[in-house]
Amino acid sequence: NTNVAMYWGQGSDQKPLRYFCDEESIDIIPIGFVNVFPDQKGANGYPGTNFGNACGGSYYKSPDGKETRLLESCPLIGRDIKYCQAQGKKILLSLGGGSPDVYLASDSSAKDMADFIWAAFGPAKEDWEGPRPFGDAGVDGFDFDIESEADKIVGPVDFGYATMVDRLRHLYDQEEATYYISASPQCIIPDSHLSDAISKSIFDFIFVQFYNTPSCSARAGIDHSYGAYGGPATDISYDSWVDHVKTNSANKEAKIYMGLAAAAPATFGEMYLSPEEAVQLVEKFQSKWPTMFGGVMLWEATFSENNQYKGMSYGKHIKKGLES
Ligand SMILES: CNC(=N)NC(=O)NC
Repeated sequence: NTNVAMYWGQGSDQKPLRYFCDEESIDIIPIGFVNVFPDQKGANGYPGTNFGNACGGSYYKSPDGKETRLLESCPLIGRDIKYCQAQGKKILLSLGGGSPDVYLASDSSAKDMADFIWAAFGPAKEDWEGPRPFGDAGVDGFDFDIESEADKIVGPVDFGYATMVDRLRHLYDQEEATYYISASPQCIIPDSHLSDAISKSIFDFIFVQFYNTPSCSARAGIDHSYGAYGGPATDISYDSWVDHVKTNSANKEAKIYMGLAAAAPATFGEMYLSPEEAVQLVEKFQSKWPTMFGGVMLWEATFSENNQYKGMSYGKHIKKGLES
């Protein structure tokens, strides 16, 4: 319960993934993002990806010649995934990330998307003839960072994600190796996009974003007037998330991570916590919920790297605090 999960892939002028895998203070790296879902405009039935400066080049063309928004080949990311896994780190591919092109139109498209991302990004299989953007590198699982939905959506904003997670679990069950599924909800309960899936399907990790909504933020855990706007005292909603997982989730042992911004520019207002403030909150909840506390999630690798303090990155300070 001392893991640091740090997102990578959307940093401005970011260093390659392998740079962060030399950091022993990072245990799990969700890579962002699959930012286009198959039913969206211009997707032509395929998921689409964006990894910032880490992958450019051509988009995959479907067998019937249609352009998709799926980056066809990201060999450096593939190389670095293998490097990271050799250092014992888990690499997850993150879906969504606040993109406006995220929406599942039907249960069958939810299942089809699960099948596709598994075949394209999971363990390499002999009989797969479709795209393998990371080559023969296979991710250790998928992260559901669903924060938005397409404007054309007609159904509920949480539709399809439980189906997709169940389908991934079905595929995982056929493997010897262990694969993971995480969710990255906002701190308000219930999370509009993910609580349905969390209640019905098995997630291993819940990376709660305690840096987007003032009233349930980590800052409110330090200053109980933050986000109150004249109303009742505020607080970080970590305890409520423990209760929510214990009473409303399909996996009552899911590990709950304290999601923090890794630098002030990674968030807004007073949301950013200094390393000292962050460690103070970590120690409180790590000792209060020793079996549920999974560690800290940080948004985002480049922000952490650029936030050097007393000779160490923010992420390193957090890792030391987790181990103290
Ligand atoms: C602006 N979007 C985000 N900050 N997203 C996340 O922090 N995802 C984990």
